[in-house]
Amino acid sequence: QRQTSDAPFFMIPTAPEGGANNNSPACKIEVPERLTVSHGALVRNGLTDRCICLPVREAVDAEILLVHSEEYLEAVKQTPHMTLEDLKEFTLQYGDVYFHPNIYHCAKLAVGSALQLVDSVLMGKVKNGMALVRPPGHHSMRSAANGFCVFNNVAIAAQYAKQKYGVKRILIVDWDIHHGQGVQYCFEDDPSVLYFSWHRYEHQKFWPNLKDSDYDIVGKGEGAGFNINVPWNKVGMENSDYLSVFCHVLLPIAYEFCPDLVLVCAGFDSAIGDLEGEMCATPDIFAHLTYLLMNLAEGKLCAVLEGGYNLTSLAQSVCQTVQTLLGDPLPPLTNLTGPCRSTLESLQCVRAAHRQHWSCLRHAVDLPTFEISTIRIKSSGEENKDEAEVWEEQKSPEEKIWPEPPKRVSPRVCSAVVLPDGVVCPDACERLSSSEDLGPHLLTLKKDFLKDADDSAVTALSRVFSLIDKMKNNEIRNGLALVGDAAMTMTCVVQHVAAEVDSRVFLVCVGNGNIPGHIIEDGKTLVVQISGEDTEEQGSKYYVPVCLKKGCTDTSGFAQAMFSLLLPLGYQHNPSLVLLVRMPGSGVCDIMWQQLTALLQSFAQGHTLVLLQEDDKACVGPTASILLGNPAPPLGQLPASLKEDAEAVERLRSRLQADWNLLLATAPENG
Ligand SMILES: CC(O)(O)NCCCCNCCCN
Ligand SMILES: [Zn+2]
Repeated sequence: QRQTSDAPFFMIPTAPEGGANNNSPACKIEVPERLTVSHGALVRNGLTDRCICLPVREAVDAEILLVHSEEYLEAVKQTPHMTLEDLKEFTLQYGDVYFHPNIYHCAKLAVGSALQLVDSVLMGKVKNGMALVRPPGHHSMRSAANGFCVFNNVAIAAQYAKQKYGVKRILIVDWDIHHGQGVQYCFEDDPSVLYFSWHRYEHQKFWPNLKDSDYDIVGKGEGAGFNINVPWNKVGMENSDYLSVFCHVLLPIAYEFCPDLVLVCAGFDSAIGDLEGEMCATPDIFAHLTYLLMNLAEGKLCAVLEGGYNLTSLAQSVCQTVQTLLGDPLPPLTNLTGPCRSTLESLQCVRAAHRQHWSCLRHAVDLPTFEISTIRIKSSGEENKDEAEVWEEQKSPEEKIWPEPPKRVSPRVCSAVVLPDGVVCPDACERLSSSEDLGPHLLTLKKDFLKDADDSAVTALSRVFSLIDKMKNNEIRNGLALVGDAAMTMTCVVQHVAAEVDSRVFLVCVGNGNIPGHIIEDGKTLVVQISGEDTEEQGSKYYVPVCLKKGCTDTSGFAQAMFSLLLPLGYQHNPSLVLLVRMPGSGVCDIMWQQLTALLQSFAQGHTLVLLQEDDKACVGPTASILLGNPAPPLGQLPASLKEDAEAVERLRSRLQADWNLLLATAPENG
């Protein structure tokens, strides 16, 4: 209740596994403690108090039959009455799944919980939420249980949302480390459901060893292009690898698709410490992955737990996800060393496979369709299976350690504003009082910055400096200033901040206007300027001029620059302050501006200072709404960007990627 975004979640009574008599094949890793430690961590971090806890219910037959066959449902219905012998017999017909007399009840509760969450979000009772459920769902198929899954919780939730609410387009993001083949099969010919999954694959050597999990499986018939598989052919993937897939594959396509609802198969076995995944991404990455999806579908996001078997990283990852759903500032992601070669191969192959289906990829640099070193096992016969099994047995993962995710403290004030006297302060914003002592800055301002400026400019600038001080002390999260001269204010702000020791500014300048040279050469300020001016030749490592043929009015070109340039650069620069400047006459549309303002809050723990020129007074409200944590409205389904714009962005990326390797999306030619 106390949060603008209530993020509910549920608990379901956990089935006591067949531990009773130890000859029952109880699963060793999909254990009840997964939910108790996750819930315990949410309580310990004060997050349950900030959520509303929705009631759970059992799914009814009709809901389960949205995905599963009658015969399968009938068969599962028998399991509560089976002896342990019968249960073992029953289990053998499926792969890697364990049946317990109580699992049918729990599986119905897991589906019912996911549907309760979908109801609450689509009826507008809550903004978003997370369902902590067991058993998981994304492997279960129309007539088969698989991989600890009985009913496909998320696939049923998607069909339910379409049937009951007429939702047109649903994005399912599956960040579990296993391929949710059950979801893929359910929607492979359905263009209204875009399924994205990354998964440990190792050239088909990893479970479930399916050729269907590879990057070239893009969906069928009407559904071609609406199934995205990103195979991880190596273990040890890190935060950089995950972010580069979001920036260069998922986000551009997701924004082009423009979903009305986002469902997440939130499996956390893709986090460090999990012996199934053997990856090295840290729990705080899920804070960012969640946030990057929250400006789609106007924030309507339902996360449903899938896997995650290291109880420590699972609990931390769940807390990181829920904290982001609650609107808390994002933690800084440090030492992003860029994607590894194997990731670049996968990126390149996925983008090549989907080029014909998505206009955001159409002009991507000619992706050579080189044969990646895929030693594909022929359709896995038994002998190959043994080979795969043997392969898995060989690994002996060493114990991983990682730092506790940093605390994410919300400042007392979210948004503070500096406005000329006549301009109304937007609701929920705090106006920097005019009595604000101008003392400390006034003298330096007069001397250093504004020799001949009039007093009102000096006063405004001193208040802007006060906003920055308050952000530095984390008294406020972000700030907005309506000033007489945005360009001059921008220059003074950068100089003022760059003078501090460990400050790094990410300056995003929208619209024409020249950026003074000295700003760029300080090595602490990274400038991205998106405009219609052709200033390409002036580019340098720290100055990235994006020139759009039709200027900032071109939403597609702007969006492309945002994902494939601005996001990777911002993550790698890891600024302490984001300065977003809207130059007069930029032509950028309000929704694009709002999307940009929202995305930039991924950096600097949300410390964004927005500068608007006085005659852009009409932008104060829409900008403040985003700074306060409201989701940005949808851009609509994006058409292809101009070929010359896409090529210009590609030229920029290839010029810059030596210095900023998060920009990379293709494997270098050489060996
Ligand atoms: C929900 C989930 O995606 O985490 N389920 C993972 C199931 C993993 C099964 N492993 C079988 C290994 C056989 N040697
Ligand atoms: Zn998994």
